[in-house]
Amino acid sequence: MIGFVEFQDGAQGTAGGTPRRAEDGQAAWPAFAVWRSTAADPVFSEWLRSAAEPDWTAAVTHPFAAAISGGTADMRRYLIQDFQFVDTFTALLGAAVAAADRFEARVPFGRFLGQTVTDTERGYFHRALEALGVDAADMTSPELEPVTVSFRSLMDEARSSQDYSLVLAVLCVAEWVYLGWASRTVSPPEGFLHREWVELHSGPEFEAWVGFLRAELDRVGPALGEAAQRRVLTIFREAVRLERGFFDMAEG
Ligand SMILES: Cc1ncc(C[n+]2csc(CCO)c2C)c(N)n1
Repeated sequence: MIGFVEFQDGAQGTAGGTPRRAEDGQAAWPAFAVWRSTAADPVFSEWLRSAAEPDWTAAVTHPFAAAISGGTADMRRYLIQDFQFVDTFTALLGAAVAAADRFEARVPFGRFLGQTVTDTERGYFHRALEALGVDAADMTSPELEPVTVSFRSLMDEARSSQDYSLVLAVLCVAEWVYLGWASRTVSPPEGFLHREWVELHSGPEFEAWVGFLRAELDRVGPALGEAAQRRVLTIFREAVRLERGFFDMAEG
C-alpha cells in the first residue's frame, strides 16, 4: 500500500529548531489552517505544491523533461511506459466523473476524457509508438518498470477510494507537473515526437484544464477536516515523488 500514511500528531512543527520528520519519511508540514495565516498565496493547491518540494522543482526542471523540450530525448522507453500510465490515468478520470460532488464539476472531466485523452493523446501514442518501431506486445503489455507499477497502484488506490479529493489530488499532480516542464520550452522542437508531446502539455487550453483542477482542490480542500486534508497531502506528495521517479526511469 502506497501513500495514505497518516502523520503522527507529534510529527508536526519543530523541536529545538530541527524539523522533525513524519513516519513515512517526508518532512513535517504545518496544517493548512496554520500555513494559510502566513502564506503569500494561501490556497489549498499551493499548500500541497509547496509541501511537495524539493521533488516538485526536481520534476519540472528534470533533465529528461528538458531533453524533450530540446528535441533530444530518447522517447522509446518513456512512451512505452507512459502508455501504461495513461491507461490507468484514463480510468482515474472516469472515477472523477463518478466522484465529483456536482454536475458542473463532472463536465470538464468528461470533456477532457472524451476530447483529449481518448482522441488527441491516443492518436499521438499510436503514431509515436509506430514511428519508434514498438511491436504490438510492447504497446499493449510491456514489462512494467517499478515506478510504473507504483504509479498505477497509487492511481488505482485513489480510484477505488471513490473519494473526490484524493482522485483530484493525483490528477492535479499529473497535469500540473506536465504543464510545469512543458511551459519551460523555449522554442518548439522539430520532430513530431517531441513537438507534439510539448504541445499536448502547454498552451491556453491545457492551462485552463490545470486551472480547473487547482480551483477544484481550492474549493473542496479547505472544507475538509484536518485528517482528511493530511490524506490529500500524503497522496499528492507521493504522486509528485513518482513523477520525478518516472523521469529518472526514462533517463535510464
Ligand atoms: C508520468 C506522467 N505524468 C503525467 C502525464 C500527463 N498526462 C497524462 S494523461 C494526460 C492527458 C492528456 O494530455 C496528461 C497531460 C503523463 N503523460 N505521464
